[in-house]
Parts: sequence; C-alpha cells; structure tokens
Amino acid sequence: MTITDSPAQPFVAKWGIIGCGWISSEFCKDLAFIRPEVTDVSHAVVAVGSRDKAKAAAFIAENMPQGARAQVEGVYSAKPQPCGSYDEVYDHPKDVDIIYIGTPNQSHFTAAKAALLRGKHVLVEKPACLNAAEWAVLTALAEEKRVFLMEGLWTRFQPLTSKLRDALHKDKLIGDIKFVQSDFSMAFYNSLPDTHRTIALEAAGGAMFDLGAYAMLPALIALHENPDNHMSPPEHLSASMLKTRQGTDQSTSFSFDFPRIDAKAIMSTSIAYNSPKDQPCVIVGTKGEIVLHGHLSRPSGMTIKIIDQDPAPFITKWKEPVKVDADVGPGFGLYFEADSVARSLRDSELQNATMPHSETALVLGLFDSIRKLGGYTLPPGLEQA
Ligand SMILES: NC(=O)C1=CN([C@@H]2O[C@H](COP(=O)(O)OP(=O)(O)OC[C@H]3O[C@@H](n4cnc5c(N)ncnc54)[C@H](OP(=O)(O)O)[C@@H]3O)[C@@H](O)[C@H]2O)C=CC1
Ligand SMILES: O=C1OC[C@@H](O)[C@H](O)[C@H]1O
Repeated sequence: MTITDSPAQPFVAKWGIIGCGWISSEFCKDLAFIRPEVTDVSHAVVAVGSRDKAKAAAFIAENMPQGARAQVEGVYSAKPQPCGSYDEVYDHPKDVDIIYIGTPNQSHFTAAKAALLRGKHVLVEKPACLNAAEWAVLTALAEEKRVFLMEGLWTRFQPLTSKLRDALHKDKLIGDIKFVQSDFSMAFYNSLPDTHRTIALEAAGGAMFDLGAYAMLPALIALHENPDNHMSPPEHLSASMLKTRQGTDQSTSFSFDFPRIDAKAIMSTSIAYNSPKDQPCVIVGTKGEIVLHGHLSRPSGMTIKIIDQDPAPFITKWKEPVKVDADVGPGFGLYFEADSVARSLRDSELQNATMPHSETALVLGLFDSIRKLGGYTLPPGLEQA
C-alpha cells in the first residue's frame, strides 16, 4: 500500500468526564459505540472523575471497560483512568483536551470555570448554569483562554431536528409559521424524594431548569431562527409557576411573541405529570401543521400535515399526513452532539455553530425573567454571578 492509499485517521477528541451519574454513563456508552458511517472523528475517554475513586473505577468497568471508540479500535492506546476528585481530571497529566460536565445544575458554573481556568475545552450539560450573568462570566473566560465552550442541549444535534428545520424553513412545507404550542413534562414530583436533583431547591431543581429548554426549543427553531425573523428576540414574555413543597416549580407555563413575523409560542413544563406522548408539540403554519411525537428531548418522529384546500378560516380537508421517523440508532443518541463537538475541536472552533454561546445566553436570560415572574428564588450563594 502506498502512503496515499492508507486510510485517513479520524480526529480523536480526548475527554475527561466529571461526575459518575446517569447522564455521564449514557454519554460514555455513546462515545464507545462503533458507528461505521462516522469516519472523520472519534473519541477517547482519558480520565473519569468522581468524588469517590472507587466509584469512578466501577463506572469505567460498567460503561466502557475498553474505553471509548478510538480506544476500542486501537486508534488511541491509553485506557480511561479513574480519578478520586474533579481537580485530578482538570489537571490530568495525560492529554485530556475537553471536559464533559455531567454533575447537577448547581455545580455546573463551578466545574466549568475550574476547567476553563486550566485551559480545557468544556461541554457542560444543560442548563449550562443558573443565570445569564454566570454564563457571561464563563463565555468571557473561554474567550480569554481561547478554548471551546458549549452547553450540551443534545436535541439540537439529533437528525430529526435538522429535518424539522428543513421542513419549516428550507422547504417551507407549512407556509408562514404562526404558532407553536409545546409541553415537556415528566412526573418526578411525588414519585422521587424531594431531595432528588429534579425537585430540590439546593440542586436548582424544578421543571424549568430541568425540562424547560426542551419545551422552548421548537419555538426557537420555528420562530426565533425563522429566516424572516432575522434573529429578533422574543417579546411580551408572560409566565406563571406552581411551586413544589421545596419552592421550586412543579409546573410552569410561559409564552412569548415574535412581532416581526406575527407569531406566538405558548409553552409549558412540569415535573408533576407526563406530557401528552403523541402530541407534545404542534407547529402551525398557513399551509399546515407539524406535530412532534414522543419526548421533546428526543422526539421519536414528526407528522407533517398539509391543508388540502384554499386558505379558509375553517379547515376540513387535509392531504395524507407524512410521517418522518427519527433516525436514532442504538444507544442514547448523545453521539450526534459529541461528534459535532469533536469536529469543532478538530477545526479549532471556539463555539459550535449549532449551539453557539448566544443561544445559551438567550435561554438563560428567558429563564431569569420566567423565574422573576414566577417568584422562584434560589438559596443565597447558589448563583455565583
Ligand atoms: N442531556 C440529557 O438528556 C440529560 C441531561 N441531564 C443533566 O445532567 C446533569 C446530571 O443529571 P443526572 O446524570 O441525571 O444526575 P445524577 O444524580 O445521576 O448524577 C450527577 C453526578 O454528579 C456528581 N455530583 C457532584 N456534586 C453532586 C451533588 N452535590 N449531589 C449529587 N451529585 C453530585 C455525582 O457524581 P460523583 O459522585 O461521581 O462525583 C453524581 O453521580 C443535570 O444537570 C441534568 O440537567 C440529566 C439527564 C439527561
Ligand atoms: O435532560 C433531561 O432530560 C430528560 C430527563 O430525564 C432529565 O430529568 C433531564 O435532566
């Protein structure tokens, strides 16, 4: 074989993992998946940090005993190392280049800041931090250190999200989009103990912080990112919160308008009930509707319904609906996000175009306003900016 015949090696993202909980385990299992269709990037887990070293070792043995895909395939030789503190991962002597933060909400800012200060790239789980001011501190630090920073809102990277965007804006299948209604809710309250991270005040729990970004996402894609809206911010925000015993929100509803395109979004999120499974979100346009199915964090598909008559106030005729399945293969589906981050690192990007800093700033700013309208106050000291 000549040199030119040898297959190109993928770019390998070298991860340090912070926190050995549930979502970190799904993330690492996804990093280990061998997906032959992806040849340009791969992943290695270099170090795994827990507050308890034995837990980190057990986490590795259970979720990726051979490491991530590049380690399984021999593209990267060292195996994942367990660490008994998060600092050990940030300071890891081996070549950790990006830190994945899978700890509870209230710890995201501290963990992300610590990693950025060490000059590491960062992917931090949603919500990236507790308010827009904290995010401004992190983005300024990332810019100063010239490192990559992104909030992990994995739904943005799923193939169905691209199909939805194309159907709405490229193919304009439902005409001018006028209305979005969505609900993302999961019945944690009164099922899990009040100390659980999704409920507890000290963990910045409640529906909005846990599920609100997913409830908001279809409106941002359909309306905020609508080319005719020119990225004008939402206006006329209204919100109300029904509280848990903890003072966090069990159920929150909110709405906003996009006057530039005469469109409205009404959203809700709750930890007290489960969303309507078959129809958690409807996007309504002048020529039809798109209905999302399943969980809004990972929709199982969408149905495109086109009106079969001239525009009229009362619609009675529809074309045969078109069903589009989500192309999620085995695993959880966090690999789409991880691959995109790896491509950003390969290309020396400091932000990811699909999930730029401005997107997180917008959502956290809306969260700030929704909390103010709903009277949700975090304990003193939890917010660090
Ligand atoms: N993208 C997605 O689909 C999902 C995202 N998430 C997000 O990920 C984050 C973690 O959620 P999840 O994995 O369900 O949570 P878990 O409770 O399962 O895990 C969190 C881990 O963080 C570490 N940790 C650090 N500080 C604390 C603390 N004070 N209390 C408890 N644990 C702590 C622990 O790891 P150790 O003991 O090893 O130090 C723990 O195992 C949340 O911010 C959530 O919003 C959650 C689920 C899905
Ligand atoms: O991000 C999330 O997605 C779905 C839920 O399982 C979880 O509580 C939440 O953090």
